[in-house]
Amino acid sequence: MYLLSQKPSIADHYLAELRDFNSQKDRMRFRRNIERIGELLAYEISKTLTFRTGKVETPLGVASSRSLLQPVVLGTILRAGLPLHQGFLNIFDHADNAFIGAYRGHHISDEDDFEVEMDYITSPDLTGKTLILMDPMLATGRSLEKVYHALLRFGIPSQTHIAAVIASAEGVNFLQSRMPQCRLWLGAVDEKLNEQYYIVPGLGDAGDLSFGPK
Ligand SMILES: O=P(O)(O)OC[C@H]1O[C@H](OP(=O)(O)OP(=O)(O)O)[C@H](O)[C@@H]1O
Ligand SMILES: O=c1cc[nH]c(=O)[nH]1
Ligand SMILES: [Mg+2]
Repeated sequence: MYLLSQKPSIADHYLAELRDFNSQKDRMRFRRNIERIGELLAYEISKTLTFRTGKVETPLGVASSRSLLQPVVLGTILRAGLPLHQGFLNIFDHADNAFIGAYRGHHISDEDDFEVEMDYITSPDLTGKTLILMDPMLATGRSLEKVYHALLRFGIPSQTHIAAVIASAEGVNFLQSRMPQCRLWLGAVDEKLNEQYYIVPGLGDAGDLSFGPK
């Protein structure tokens, strides 16, 4: 597991603004800070990828070069994932993209419990590709688990990275035990979930803070 906040950096400043009740009133800043964390995580992931060495002609000569060997597919869970997706796409600008409409739908019998509803999924062929699956909030991990398994019908990726801005310790344990083949890339890990399965201290509802209440 990679943790962006393990060493102090500008990422901590973005995370602090994301969590801060007053800064959150500026929706554009909120979305942009998620996007910036996405850019930083994407750069860190890029350091683990394989590059082909070659040569590139400049106007003045020939330079040695490296270019990405394996195609990258960016997979995002709507709706809160959109700003994070943009951050990753700013870095992996040649990537193909998968989108999944999934949300935590509540049981009528138990208002606090939920089941992940998934009603839209689109993806290119994933066979042999590098899949980066993202969602800003990794709470219980149930959304990411369901979506990952649904995506496998589009082919088996050669490697899968899962990125989130804030995770709960419980969600991290859940994904590490259910999907040990996926590598986790996180902004921060928080201590617990509340009765509604929101991350505490977390930041609140990332989808609502980005796009308004639903
Ligand atoms: O780890 P989990 O317990 O599954 O929870 C995390 C999910 O909850 C949020 O989505 P939400 O259902 O609020 O949908 P939204 O993006 O439309 O706000 C979040 O964006 C994740 O997809
Ligand atoms: O803390 C949480 C948990 C799920 N979804 C969010 O937006 N926030
Ligand atoms: Mg939400």
